[in-house]
Amino acid sequence: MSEAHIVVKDVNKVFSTPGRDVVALKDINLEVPRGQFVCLLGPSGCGKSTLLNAIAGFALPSSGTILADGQVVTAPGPERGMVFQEYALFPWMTVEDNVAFGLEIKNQPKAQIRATVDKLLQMLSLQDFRSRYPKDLSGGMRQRVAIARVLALDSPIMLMDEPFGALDALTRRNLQDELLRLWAELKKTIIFVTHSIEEAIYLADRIVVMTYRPGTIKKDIVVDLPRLRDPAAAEFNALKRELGQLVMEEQQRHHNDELRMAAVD
Ligand SMILES: Nc1ncnc2c1ncn2[C@@H]1O[C@H](COP(=O)(O)OP(=O)(O)OP(=O)(O)O)[C@@H](O)[C@H]1O
Repeated sequence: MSEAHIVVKDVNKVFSTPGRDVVALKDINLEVPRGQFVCLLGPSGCGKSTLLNAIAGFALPSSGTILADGQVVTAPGPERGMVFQEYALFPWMTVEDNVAFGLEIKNQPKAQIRATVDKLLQMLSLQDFRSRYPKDLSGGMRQRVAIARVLALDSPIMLMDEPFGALDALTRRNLQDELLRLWAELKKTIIFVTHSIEEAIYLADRIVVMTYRPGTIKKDIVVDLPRLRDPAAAEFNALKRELGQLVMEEQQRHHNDELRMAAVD
């Protein structure tokens, strides 16, 4: 199918706060083809989460349109699964009940739920943890459960908001590899928010760099390095330098803005 899987057209988002309006997104236009892995990259406050939440349907734009799977986004929908940084698991449910939850509210037959849950626990190496509660799991394991829970819904689009931001480096790399494997196998369209340049280069087909206030698209870069990518490779590092420069300019604007605000107070 040639039609883009996600279309963001002329999107603006303004938050009205006492004293001033914050233009979180300004004139955002983005088309994401089916199966593409896109990272939204930028420093804190440049509108990455705002854009992701708009695509998810949690907080709609002030103006403009978003289409997912050809449908205008007006609310969250089953074709868009969301994974948050905070694992968003139900603490009173075991791992397997957390994964089964979305299927149970869809009223699927018990045997079918069981088969899907078994497959996902296997896929994410969670079989031995099925009866545990979230509090008894490491951060990495909890995030695996969160991913399994979203995969259970079989959404063709996965929206991920800094899902590995709270993990240590080794666990993070493991989960990045796992995610790349799942993405290749299940052919999902992924929009992944991060402020880590290395993470964006390691994962993405395409990196969309955003500016700080107003949030606009500063640069849209195709990453055509072969996977699995080697962060020590010269091409990886050349791209890292280029992106570093772009992100640093926005970080500086953020910093200057904070200084200005502090002076006003
Ligand atoms: N509910 C809100 N009310 C007022 N301003 C908001 C609200 N949500 C976000 N903002 C502002 O909108 C801008 C974009 O925020 P957003 O959280 O999307 O940025 P981000 O790039 O995801 O940053 P982070 O990585 O810190 O989450 C910021 O300047 C933020 O302060």
